[in-house]
Amino acid sequence: MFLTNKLPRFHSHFLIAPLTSPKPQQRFFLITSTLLSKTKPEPESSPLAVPLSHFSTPTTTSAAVVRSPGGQEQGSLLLSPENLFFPPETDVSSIKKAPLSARILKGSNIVVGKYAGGTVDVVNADFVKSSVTTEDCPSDGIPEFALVGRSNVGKSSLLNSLVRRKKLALTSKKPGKTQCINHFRINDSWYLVDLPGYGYASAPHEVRTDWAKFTKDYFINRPNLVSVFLLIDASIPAKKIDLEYASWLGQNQIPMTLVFTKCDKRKKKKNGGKRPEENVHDFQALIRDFFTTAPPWIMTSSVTNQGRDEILLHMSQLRNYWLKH
Ligand SMILES: Nc1nc2c(ncn2[C@@H]2O[C@H](COP(=O)(O)OP(=O)(O)OP(=O)(O)O)[C@@H](O)[C@H]2O)c(=O)[nH]1
Ligand SMILES: [Mg+2]
Repeated sequence: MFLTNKLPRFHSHFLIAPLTSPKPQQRFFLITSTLLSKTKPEPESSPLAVPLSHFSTPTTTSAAVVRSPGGQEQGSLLLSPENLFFPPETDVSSIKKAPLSARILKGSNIVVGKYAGGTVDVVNADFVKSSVTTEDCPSDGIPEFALVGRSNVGKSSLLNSLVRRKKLALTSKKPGKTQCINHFRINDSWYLVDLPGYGYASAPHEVRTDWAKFTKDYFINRPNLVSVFLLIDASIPAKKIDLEYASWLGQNQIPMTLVFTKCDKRKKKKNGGKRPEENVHDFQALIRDFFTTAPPWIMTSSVTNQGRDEILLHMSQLRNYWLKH
């Protein structure tokens, strides 16, 4: 099947009509389908059972309640079926009729579908190369996921948490540590990509402009990019630049998962500071109008490894679907 055929399902949560920039999607998917027919690797093995501890199940017939790792309910994150993310080929109507039947990844709105499984965990991870242009990136066509977000949001730390290595990707308290497109091969079959951060206020104007050009070119012209993971700091209120990025990805129909980072920073700050789940809730409200249906989102911490297994399972279902089509 051509990728263009699966677009309406895979991208169903994105805006239908772009508001501003020209829509590059046509080109993106034409390139994708051409390359796919040449280089598409074999799908991973059929789904395996995944430990139940990764899931929450809806506790009422009308809404799912997201639970914190400690088990207490986070009342502000009530999820109605309309706010859930259904992976491609999920029987949405049966879940809407019987929400209790849905398996939802903990701390997220992501329903587990039939493509979840295979080799979910990271068995090996190797740094492959740093690239400065999209053309320089590895050309073997295996599926990849890109981590993007503001400088210092925790992209490199999340990558290290996912691969269970402390220093595979270099991290720093100072923003601007990662400067290239860094490819890490996972289990010899897919890539995690660490990108430079945006919104680094002290960077010179031309560096900031170059960043936008360089990464946006990568998003649009990378045929094996399965999904962008847009990282948002859940310990602070929503930032305009993050909302703009979410909107840009939506307008350009680039598949996106929102990853809320630093959810371990739970102390309520003075002067009206909010808890992570309140910031997550507020962010959802602010982006609601950018999308026709809810994009997937997940709460994480690279300190406690909250969300690690759940992200890997989510990636497995996106990857397995991508490989099959
Ligand atoms: N408390 C807490 N701190 C975190 C978390 N993730 C990252 N940090 C800290 O945030 C800082 C920035 O982390 P990085 O992973 O280097 O951030 P980055 O997004 O890769 O930054 P750039 O490469 O500069 O764009 C470091 O001091 C990390 O220790 C988290 O989940 N919780
Ligand atoms: Mg980094």
